[in-house]
Order: sequence, then C-alpha cells, then structure tokens
Amino acid sequence: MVAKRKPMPVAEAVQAVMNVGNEAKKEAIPLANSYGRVLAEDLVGDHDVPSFDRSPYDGFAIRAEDSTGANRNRPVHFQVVGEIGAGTVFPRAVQAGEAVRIMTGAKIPAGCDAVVMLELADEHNSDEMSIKRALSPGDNISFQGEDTKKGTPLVPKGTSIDPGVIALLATFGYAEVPVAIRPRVGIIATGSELLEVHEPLEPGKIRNSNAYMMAAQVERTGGEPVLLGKLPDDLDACIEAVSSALQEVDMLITTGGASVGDYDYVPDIIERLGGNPLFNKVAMRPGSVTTVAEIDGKLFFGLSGNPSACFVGFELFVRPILRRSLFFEKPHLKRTKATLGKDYPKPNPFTRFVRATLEEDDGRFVAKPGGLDKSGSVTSIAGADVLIALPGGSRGYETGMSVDIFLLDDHKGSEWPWENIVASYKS
Ligand SMILES: Nc1nc2c(c(=O)[nH]1)N[C@H]1C(S)=C(S)[C@@H](COP(=O)(O)OP(=O)(O)OC[C@H]3O[C@@H](n4cnc5c(N)ncnc54)[C@H](O)[C@@H]3O)O[C@H]1N2
Ligand code: MOO
Ligand SMILES: [Mg+2]
Repeated sequence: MVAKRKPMPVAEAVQAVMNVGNEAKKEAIPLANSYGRVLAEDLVGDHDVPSFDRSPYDGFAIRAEDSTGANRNRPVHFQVVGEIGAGTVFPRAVQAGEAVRIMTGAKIPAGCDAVVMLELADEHNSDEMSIKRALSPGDNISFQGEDTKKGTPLVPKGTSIDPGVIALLATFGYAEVPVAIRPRVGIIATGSELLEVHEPLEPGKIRNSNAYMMAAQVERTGGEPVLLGKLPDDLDACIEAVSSALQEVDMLITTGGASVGDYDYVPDIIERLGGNPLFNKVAMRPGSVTTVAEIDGKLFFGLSGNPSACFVGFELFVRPILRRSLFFEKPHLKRTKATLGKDYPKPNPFTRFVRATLEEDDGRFVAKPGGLDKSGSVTSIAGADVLIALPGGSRGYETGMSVDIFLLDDHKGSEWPWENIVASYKS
C-alpha cells in the first residue's frame, strides 16, 4: 500500500511557494529590445510634457488681446512677421498687431497667447492676414505640462513594458532601460514513453509535448526557459539530472512521475537530494499530484505528466513566484467573473480549474470550456484564454451561473486572488 497523501488547499499551497524567497535582479538593456520585459525601477517624469507651450494646429500665433472686437463685419488685420515649423523657435517677442505663421508642434513665440487655425484666417498676401472672430488668451495652445508634470510617477517598477511604456521611456531619454533579469527556469520531462518531437510514433509511446508547452508558459510569464531534455524512468539518472540542473538554473520543473506509480520518482528524488517538501498533493483537479520542494535553496516543481494537469500546475504555482522574481507587485493570475458556458453536473470534492475560451455574448463574457475536460487531455489547452475555478462541493454547476475566472494571457495580475472563491450563483 502506498502512503496516503494529504491534499493541501490551493491557497495554502500557493502561499507555501510564495513564502520561499526569490530575489528579483535587474540589468540594463537597449530600449529597442525592451518590449515585453519588466521595468525594474519606477519611471518618474523628469520634465514637463510638453516641455514648452506649443501649437496644436497649423495657423497663426497672435496676442489674443489684439483680436478684441473682431467680427464678421469688422475683421482685425495682422502683419505676418515670420513662419516657424515644429522644431524651429521664433527669435524675438511678438509685438502688438503682429502674427507668426506657425505649424503644429512649434513652440509658441514669446508674447503670443493664442493660435488662429489656418482655415479661419483670411490670407491677403504673404505678410498680412485678418480674422473675423476674437480669441481669448490660451485659445488653441497646448500648455507646458498639460500631459504630465515633472516629478509625476508614471509607471511603477514591476510593470510589463508595452508599447505605451516604450513611448514614455523614449520621451524621458531612456536609451538603456532597467529591466528585471529573466530568471532561468529549467525544464526536464520524465518518462520512458516519451519520444522527441521529430520522431515517428511507436506503439505505447507519445511525443513529449509538456516540455515545449512549459517553455512557452515560462516565456509568457517573463522567464527564460532552459530545456534540459527528457529522461527515461530511471531513478539514478533522474537524481543525477535534477541535481546538476539545479546548479545551472534559478528554479527547476520536472513533468511526470509525480504520482504514486512504480516509476513515479519525484518523491524519491526530493528525498535523495535532501529536499524540503512543501506539499505533494493539492485539493484541485487537474494537478492534484503537484509536488513542490525546496532543494539546495531553490524551488523544485514536480508537475504532473498529464498535460492539462501540468499546464494548470504551472499557472497556479510556477507563474506567481516567477513573476515575483520579476518585480511584479501583483504576481498571480488576474481574477474576474464570467458566465459559465457549459453545464458541470458532476460534483467534485476538489476545486476544478477548467480550460476555457472567453467569448462575448450579448454584452456578457461567457467562459466556454473547450476540448476534453480530463487531466490527460492535450486538446483542451490550445486557445484557452482563462481557467474557470469551480470550487469543490456537493453540487454541480449549470450554464448561466456566474463563475470566477483567471485570465491566462494578462500582464496586470492579481495581488492575492484566493479569497472568497465561492460556489457560484445565478447571474
Ligand atoms: N493509483 C493512482 N494513480 C494515479 C493517481 C493517484 O492518485 N493514484 N493520480 C492520477 C493523477 S490525478 C494524475 S494527474 C497522474 C499523474 O501522473 P504522473 O505525474 O505520475 O505522470 P506520469 O505517470 O509520468 O504520466 C502521466 C500521463 O502523462 C503523460 N505524459 C508524461 N509526460 C509527458 C510529456 N512530457 N508530454 C506529454 N505527456 C506526458 C504520460 O504518458 C501519462 O499518460 O497520475 C494519475 N494516476
Ligand atoms: O493531478 Mo491529476 O490532474 O488531479 O488528474
Ligand atoms: Mg505516474
């Protein structure tokens, strides 16, 4: 008889992993390579934007007071004393009755406090124009600091660098960007049934899909995957491989061999390497066999060999600690609500995490499970936008109920999403 494992509630298990320290480190990289990386310092504007009053239109810069009384019957005339495009500065202060032809983005000349759009000016010749409407000071000016003022905190560290953040980094002169160093995450697949991806199928064998799936999950999270190959079910070979991999990487994941079978060596590997097991069973499906230990001060994740269980185990346990070591303040999957798009009549004692797409139906988000909902299914993962959390209990779930969902391809995250995941109710 195998020893019975005690399932740990999901929240407790996630917390146990998060309690293991994983320090974030930073490096500087060129701005052009920074998309998708994580900001390692707060971004605070060190100048006003715009940094000078400028024209939002092609037109004429004038002194508003000179236009007083202008109307259709009594146009006011201006002498056009120069022309400036964006990037050029008018060299002197503008005097009474003068106007400067100005293009969008050019600095408002000294003395001027309004801009007349070209379409509203009657140009008589190159050095004279008139207007039929009075302007007030400030009309058609983009003011210094109207976008943001010097000293304003703009983007906190731990933010994923998206195109908008890149624009800010460029605006404030970051030719080099401080970013989180991508933690190196080792990946080892175990199982004598595994073939390389290029190999033809043989009776009783399958191709190793989990390792490549997890490499992509590591990348999506922001880490650097280190594919360390696959191993047959041989305890000594596994111990040797895990032990040497742990020297090379920041954290290590294996897939397969986490259960209680004759060739499931994860528990023995942890024991033989003197690891400190955090848990070896979680009250969830799929992924109940998820095992995590600390070995030589590093996290070792023994994820299930079953593809859907492996996928879920990664998202719930590896992702948050990886994000923590990338400076993320909200390292967990972002939680929100949707309407359930399929019945789940069978009650389950454990919380179920169902891979699903998120679709819009009549203004509501509906989470629709796809593919076979079994731990061993590989088809239910592709295209999944969310995991639906269906808490364990004595009742099943019906289409139309409101359920908690976790977004998979999101970079904002949740601080701690594990409170009050309750049985759903009709929305
Ligand atoms: N008597 C019991 N049997 C099982 C239990 C249990 O509690 N008692 N738990 C079941 C649950 S739940 C799961 S999940 C699986 C976990 O299996 P292991 O983590 O031990 O993984 P393996 O036995 O090595 O493989 C399981 C399954 O996955 C396939 N596999 C393995 N590696 C890969 C890979 N890299 N790519 C694609 N597919 C892979 C493997 O061929 C097996 O079909 O145990 C249950 N059994
Ligand atoms: O760990 Mo298993 O996935 O619960 O099916
Ligand atoms: Mg097994």
